[in-house]
Amino acid sequence: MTLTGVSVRRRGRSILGPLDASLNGGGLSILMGPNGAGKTTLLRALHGLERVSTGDIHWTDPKDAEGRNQGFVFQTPVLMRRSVLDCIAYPLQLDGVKRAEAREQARARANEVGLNVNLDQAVMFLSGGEKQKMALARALMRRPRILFLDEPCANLDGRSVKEIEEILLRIKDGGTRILMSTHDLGQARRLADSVLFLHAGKLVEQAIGDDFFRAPQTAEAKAYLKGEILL
Ligand SMILES: Nc1ncnc2c1ncn2[C@@H]1O[C@H](COP(=O)(O)OP(=O)(O)OP(=O)(O)O)[C@@H](O)[C@H]1O
Repeated sequence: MTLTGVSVRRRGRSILGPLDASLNGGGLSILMGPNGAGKTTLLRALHGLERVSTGDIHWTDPKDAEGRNQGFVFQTPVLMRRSVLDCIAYPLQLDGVKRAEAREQARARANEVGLNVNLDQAVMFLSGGEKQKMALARALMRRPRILFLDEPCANLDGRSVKEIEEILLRIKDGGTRILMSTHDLGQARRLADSVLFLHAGKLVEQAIGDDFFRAPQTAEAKAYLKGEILL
């Protein structure tokens, strides 16, 4: 996809852009930048959840633009008053798949993401990390061509982070395009094929992952990677 002059304005102020970016080519792109940089807003705009005030998002393959071909894992999982299994199965039920079949597939996805809990219990009893895994399993139900993740590992312990990263790499190898925000520099280094570095709503730097970490080009990115506080 290609973004041209994309900006998002809310309450009279620009919270993102205008920005130009080419996100063609496959793989896993990491969105980085301090709090309020615009990472969530950009992911939401790409997924069609945020009204774009100016500019254009052009999808190279129109199929990618369809909501049902995209998955989104929110920073705070969206919970439903259902069992864990029915919650994961929900997207397929929306598509008209029979409940039993949807639940069977949901069980497989739960297994795939390492969600080893009683799947018949209510979602609200899950721990924070388990809820994140549940949200990932649900986002994978439609086998998305593009997967957006907004800090999916923020509440997870080391073992769960590793599990999720392994899943993401597997999904990527299966051909799914992944765009993900993270504050975890180690995770960004481990996963990034490319990096989009945002600061104050602007795309400050876009680079191949290895290049970005080895030789960041901008003062902002250099400071961020050194752990300095960007104002
Ligand atoms: N609906 C809204 N109305 C007004 N301002 C908003 C709205 N949504 C987000 N913002 C503002 O837009 C800016 C970008 O927010 P965004 O959540 O995209 O940043 P982020 O990079 O994801 O930050 P974080 O790392 O804290 O998650 C912030 O200053 C935020 O306060």
